[in-house]
Amino acid sequence: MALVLAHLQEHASPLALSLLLVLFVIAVRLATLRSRAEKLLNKLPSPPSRLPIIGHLHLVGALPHVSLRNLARRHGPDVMLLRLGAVPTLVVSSPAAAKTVLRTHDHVFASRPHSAVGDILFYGNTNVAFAPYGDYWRRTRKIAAIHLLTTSKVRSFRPAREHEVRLVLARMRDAAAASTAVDLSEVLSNYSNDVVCQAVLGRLPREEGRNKLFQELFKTNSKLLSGFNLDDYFPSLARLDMVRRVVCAKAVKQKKRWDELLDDLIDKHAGQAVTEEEADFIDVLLSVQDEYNLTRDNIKAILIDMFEAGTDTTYISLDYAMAELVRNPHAMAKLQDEVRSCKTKGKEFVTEDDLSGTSYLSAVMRETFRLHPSGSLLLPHFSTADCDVEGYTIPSGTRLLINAWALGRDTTCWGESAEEFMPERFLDEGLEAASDYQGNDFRFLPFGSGRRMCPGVTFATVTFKLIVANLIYHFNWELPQGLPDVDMTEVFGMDVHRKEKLLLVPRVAQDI
Ligand code: HEM
Repeated sequence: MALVLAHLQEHASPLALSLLLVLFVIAVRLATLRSRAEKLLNKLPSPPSRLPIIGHLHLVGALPHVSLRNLARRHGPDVMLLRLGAVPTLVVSSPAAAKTVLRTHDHVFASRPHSAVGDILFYGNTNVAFAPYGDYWRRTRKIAAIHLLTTSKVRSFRPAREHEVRLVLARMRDAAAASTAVDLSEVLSNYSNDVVCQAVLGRLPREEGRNKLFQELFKTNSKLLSGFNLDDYFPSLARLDMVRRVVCAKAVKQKKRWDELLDDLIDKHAGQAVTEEEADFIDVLLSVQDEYNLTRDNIKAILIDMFEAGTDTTYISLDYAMAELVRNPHAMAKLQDEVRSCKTKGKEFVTEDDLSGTSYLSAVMRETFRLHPSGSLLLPHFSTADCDVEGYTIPSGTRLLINAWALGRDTTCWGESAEEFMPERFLDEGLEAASDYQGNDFRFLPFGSGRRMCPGVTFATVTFKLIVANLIYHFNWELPQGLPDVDMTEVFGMDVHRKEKLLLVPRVAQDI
């Protein structure tokens, strides 16, 4: 070292020497901070079987929400540290710890970890869901919350929702007349997508093949962003140009497809004079573009969020609800009784007004969210300062996963029947009945809680209730002959969903 310094003193210019000194001080400072963070992290409970380089990645199976729950039971029921590749990840699995990170330290954990794939797909992570916490995120979230997702805005989409439900019912009647099974997964996915499309681009005529195109785009996005990717857990590797090119090649191709679709949609809206009532979300985004200082790419990123966050989550919840109702005839019968007695006489359709007193329908929806939260691990959060959680200091720069799926099935919170579909638990007197999904009950976080909580709760819940009520009102549902039960095998991606299609035979209800 002394020799090197002497050599440098002799041959390097004073400017070069000063620069080297600054770099040296920065390197020492970074190493000190890192070793301090390491010391703090090492105090956290963590599974012992950590391997070189990959850390605990080998313990995360095909269904991460399940393997993380099982690991937490053994190694850290409240909080547990996993080394996922090079990234320390705090896993929260109890309501108390969830409350600490999402309420007490909400502002500390309100950011998102950087995603290399998201960087490509979402135009530099400028969508709402992946944007780091800060001014840009605040602005874009405000646009979505004020212009698309307020209660009054959601109410204004009511005719569009009812129109979509009628289309579904017509298709079900045809299937019932022919006594054929329908692929209800596909029907519900198209319905959820069409309801979102009505709000986002409702002014444009519906194009043939639109649902299929969106489904393909969502499927590939989900695969690319599933949260347990090489680039997420070896960020310095992902920064290397060669690795980046290989890992991100698919994302680049996918982004081109999104570009084609979104540019076309935006072009069809640009420069058109529309009244406030006629304006859809794309019109609104274009009209506030200057005020909110948005580029065209920012607009595209926000649009992907609305299409994707709004469609898949809702469809997955609907698919699980119908699957659980068919598997639980007692719950199905109770819901049919309720819905069939609520409809205004003389009308052929259950409207949103009819649904105000339908407590069992609300209970079915909550029970579906509890057992099958489509965002089983929410979206990853990221800390921007040190803070104390359950007696441990969590250093700034820690990735956080909250296992909402595990919370919903915790027997200490939900009793021995935690794994059963039992909507009645939300009707009984007591804690469960009082429980809501608005982020205040930390045993039950299907939409998350705090600053990053889902802004689409109202949109999603009215979309959910209207279609379920009508499907249950008009039809009785059967499994196709020879199929003994609904296959509940799950697949993990951006969202957790059932692997197999939900095939059911609708029979027109005669006794209503
Ligand atoms: C049943 C349906 C839905 C479920 C279960 C759901 C669930 C979630 C969850 C778990 C998060 C992450 C929360 C966190 O990271 O802590 C989220 C975020 C988000 N959701 Fe939803 N969601 C649904 C419907 C919708 C709809 C209909 C929209 C819009 C049309 C929407 C837009 C968003 C956006 C923009 C975010 C990102 C929020 C942010 O990072 O600030 N969601 N959602």
